[in-house]
Amino acid sequence: MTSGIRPLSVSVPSDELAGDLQPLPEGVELMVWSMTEPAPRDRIDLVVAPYMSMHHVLSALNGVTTELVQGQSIGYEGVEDLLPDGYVFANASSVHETSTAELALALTLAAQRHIPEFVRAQPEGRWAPETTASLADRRVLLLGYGGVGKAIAARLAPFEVEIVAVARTARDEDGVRVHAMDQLPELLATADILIASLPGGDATRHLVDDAALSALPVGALVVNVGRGPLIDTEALVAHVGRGRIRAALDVTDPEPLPQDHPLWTLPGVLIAPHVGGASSAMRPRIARLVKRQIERMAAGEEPLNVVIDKR
Ligand SMILES: O=CC(=O)O
Repeated sequence: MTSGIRPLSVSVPSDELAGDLQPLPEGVELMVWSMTEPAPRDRIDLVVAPYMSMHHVLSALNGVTTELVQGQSIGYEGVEDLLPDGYVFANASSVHETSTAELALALTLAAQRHIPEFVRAQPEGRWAPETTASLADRRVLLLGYGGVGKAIAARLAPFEVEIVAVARTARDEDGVRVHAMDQLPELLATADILIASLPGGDATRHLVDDAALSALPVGALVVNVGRGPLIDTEALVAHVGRGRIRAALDVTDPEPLPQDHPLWTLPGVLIAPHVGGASSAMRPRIARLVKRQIERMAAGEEPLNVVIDKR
């Protein structure tokens, strides 16, 4: 970018992100605003919202003139209703796909190869060999084939698995057969591993319900890196409790999972506290996205990743 660009004011929610954005082009004024206190200005051209808790702070925008509100997650459930009229919101879909796919693989491998059991045996010095499940030669069903689903498929490929996917639109993509949603019951019946990466919201709520879980073969593994409500938690607890299936979850319903929730202690359940996107790759990637948005806004171009436009 050359100097002499349109002056822009930009707010970010932390000093760390402000540091990652340096150096900024001349004419860009950067301020730190966590959105939990009153706005430092009545005009901030680009507001970067905090990670994961943005819906708690959207009312802070009222009265602030802004061209773009940049979220830091892929998911933006609740934002549509809470974003005041006149505002434009972009998500960070390109930022989290790789990290979320990494965690999906980590959870899948850990659960298949019984890593949690070995971790539990270690402090006792207990040498307890056992034959574990595998990833090789298993049939993996990807529920959702968006950015995260595709990143999971790409990472699964070298493990010599059979990959099929199910999504809103049937298609062949990157050598993967993507089936339409009405095929889900049939596909579940032959899936050794189900990996869900769909977004939340009414359209996907309890897509994996008691009937879907009943369709899975005995011993199947259910992995969820999308949103907790995709799965009917009560039904999942019942099926895992009977030892029919196992689960590895980065997202749960409710979230955070209460300390006395049965999922914590059920054998065959591995839980991560919704950290799929939260790796060391995140902040530099958010900074790259914000820089691109600044360049586009300075050049008078439409921002990237706009998912809600209330202009
Ligand atoms: O859950 C994390 C995200 O939506 O990016």
